[in-house]
Amino acid sequence: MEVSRRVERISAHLMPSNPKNDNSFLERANCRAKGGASGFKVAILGAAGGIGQSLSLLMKINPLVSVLHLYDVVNTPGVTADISHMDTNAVVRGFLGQQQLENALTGMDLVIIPAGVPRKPGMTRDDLFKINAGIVRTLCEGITMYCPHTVVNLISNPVNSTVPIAAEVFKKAGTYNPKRLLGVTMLDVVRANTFVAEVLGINPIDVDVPVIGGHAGTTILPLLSQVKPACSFTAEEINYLTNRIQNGGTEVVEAKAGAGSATLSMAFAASKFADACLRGLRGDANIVVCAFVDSQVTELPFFASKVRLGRAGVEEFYPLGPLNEYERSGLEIAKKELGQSIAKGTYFITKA
Ligand SMILES: NC(=O)c1ccc[n+]([C@@H]2O[C@H](COP(=O)([O-])OP(=O)(O)OC[C@H]3O[C@@H](n4cnc5c(N)ncnc54)[C@H](O)[C@@H]3O)[C@@H](O)[C@H]2O)c1
Ligand SMILES: O=C(O)C[C@H](O)C(=O)O
Repeated sequence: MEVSRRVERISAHLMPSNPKNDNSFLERANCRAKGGASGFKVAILGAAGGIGQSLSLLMKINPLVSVLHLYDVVNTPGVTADISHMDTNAVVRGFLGQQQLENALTGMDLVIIPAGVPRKPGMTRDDLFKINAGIVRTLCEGITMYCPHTVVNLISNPVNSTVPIAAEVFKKAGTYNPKRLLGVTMLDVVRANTFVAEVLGINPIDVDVPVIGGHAGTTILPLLSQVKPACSFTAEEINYLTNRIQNGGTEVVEAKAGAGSATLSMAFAASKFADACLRGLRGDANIVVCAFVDSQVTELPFFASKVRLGRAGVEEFYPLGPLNEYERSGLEIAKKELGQSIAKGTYFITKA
């Protein structure tokens, strides 16, 4: 049973105004609201986690969302009850545990996946592979069965491997649509915009930095020669910015000192990214984001670069544009590591 319904029934029976438990008063299920009439249906898998909770809140205030499904293996009743009291349009329903995955996923237009363990100081994202690969596989198997045509936003690390895992699970089930599987690298762009704005002394809202490659260390490649508004940097500024953008995740992991990785800025980035996907699905023009997707922009099967989103998902790939010497050499380094991470993810499914 959906968690929200269960909570509603339980609270009805606990109400002091109904000592006879005779069901003679109004329950939530009898209310006139229908909900979900127009707008998109969005599910968050891992909704009770650090990213999941803030992201759930941000999606609840997104006017494009009419139904919001919150799924996790723990704590969704509390998160759902809490968020469902916000006076915005989306109807919120909670789902707890594998047996409720089918109801959580059925009918969803967009599924966002932040499920999985985060890093602690001293770990690389690849150290999370052992646990998160299996979590992503299970959730993606659910998607193949219950909402095979949905758009997927994959956040769980290591993104450079989890996206290939998802692709292989979908291929195995015959449901793979490369246009609808997107690895979320938006936090790298959000960080890059912030740090560049800081250096330039301008508002980050006015800055656009393309970040290509992948989402780990040297695979994160900011193209500082293509920053908008057009500007130039000293060699020191380029070194500082590239380093800070590539290690932004580690900066947060170390500051949190064992209490996890970026959750608040990530929820913000994921919500921006999901909103772009929904506006694309609605048919809005010129929705351009950086995303880690099935790609022919380089010789690698997956690559993060600028893409245009539309009703089909990823509808157009933009070329990388002119790179300077510093960026060309960064790209070679990035591709080497990225190729290995992609192969590791692919093999995790194909070996079975
Ligand atoms: N792509 C990015 O830019 C980016 C940024 C930050 C974090 N992350 C990654 O996101 C993931 C989550 O981070 P967090 O800080 O929210 O972690 P967290 O531990 O706070 O939350 C993870 C949630 O996933 C849930 N979960 C575990 N197994 C599950 C399953 N099988 N089905 C559904 N839910 C399940 C947990 O119960 C928990 O609530 C991590 O892998 C982290 O590395 C990615
Ligand atoms: O650094 C991490 O482990 C989390 C995330 O990938 C990030 O970039 O913040």
